[in-house]
Amino acid sequence: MLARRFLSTSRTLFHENPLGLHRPAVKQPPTIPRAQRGLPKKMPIAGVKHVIAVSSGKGGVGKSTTAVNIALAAAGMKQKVGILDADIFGPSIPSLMNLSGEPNLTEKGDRLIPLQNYGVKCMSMGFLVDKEAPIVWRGLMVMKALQQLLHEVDWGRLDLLVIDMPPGTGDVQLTISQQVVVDGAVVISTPQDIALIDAVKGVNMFKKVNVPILGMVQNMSLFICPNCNHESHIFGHDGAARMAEKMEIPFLGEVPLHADICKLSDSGTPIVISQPDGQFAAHYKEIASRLLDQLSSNDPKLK
Ligand SMILES: Nc1ncnc2c1ncn2[C@@H]1O[C@H](COP(=O)(O)OP(=O)(O)OP(=O)(O)O)[C@@H](O)[C@H]1O
Repeated sequence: MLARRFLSTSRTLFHENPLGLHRPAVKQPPTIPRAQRGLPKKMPIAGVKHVIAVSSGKGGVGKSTTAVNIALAAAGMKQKVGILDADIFGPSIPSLMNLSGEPNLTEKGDRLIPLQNYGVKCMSMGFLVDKEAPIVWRGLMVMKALQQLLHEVDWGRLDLLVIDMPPGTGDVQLTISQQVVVDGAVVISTPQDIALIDAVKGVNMFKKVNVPILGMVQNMSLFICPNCNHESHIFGHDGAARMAEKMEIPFLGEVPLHADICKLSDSGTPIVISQPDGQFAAHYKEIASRLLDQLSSNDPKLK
């Protein structure tokens, strides 16, 4: 109850004070500091050491599944990890992390306390609205909700916050990239051309807003038949790896397409938790370890 009331109070506040978004756009040369160009200052997320944005150009390529399994793999490497579900309209984290219920507020009533499962703290719009109610909001409302998810959550101390971005290159992605100090973005793509075209747009968006690209992950790279273990490249071969090479960004690894990954993740027991020593968890662990290595080059604590 409390958290929902929190959200609706902020709705009222928001309409009275709409974040200065109506300032006239003044085109300035890029050398002028952000604040002087009328752009909001990039803010760190309180208590969080590293923030990565997991994104995809297209929906349905396995971004949330990958984000969750990477986060869980990193948590297994003694990192304090959180997941922020930034998909306001289609939050998947509650199901994937098998969490439900409404977050409590801090004693002062000014911050949401994340829910936790498998040792990972989670915050999602899905905790704040009824599961089956559609979110029918205009852009400004979405932006306010996003601000709250970004800056009004009490994460405690985290080594890593994984932001599960909505697909595409819209308002939410831009806002996060421009207003939050993000260490880097991970772009998930399947190998087929149609997904890669959009993945390239995603990479270019992050480059444009000066968010480093930590790398690309190729999901559903190889289909392994659950009955006979026959392997086939139904979505093409190595498309994302080749694209990463062409764009001169790191290739972080690949994850095969397998019914177990789908079934277990969708039922709230991601494969890194349900089959921690299996071949599929190994792929996610490898990707997480490459990411932590990249982040550690700037942070002695993670070494
Ligand atoms: N490697 C994989 N093997 C089998 N199934 C997978 C794999 N990765 C993801 N899936 C399944 O594909 C479906 C879509 O995955 P997911 O929800 O993670 O995609 P998404 O890119 O986050 O989608 P959206 O952006 O629309 O929220 C889910 O049912 C998920 O279990």
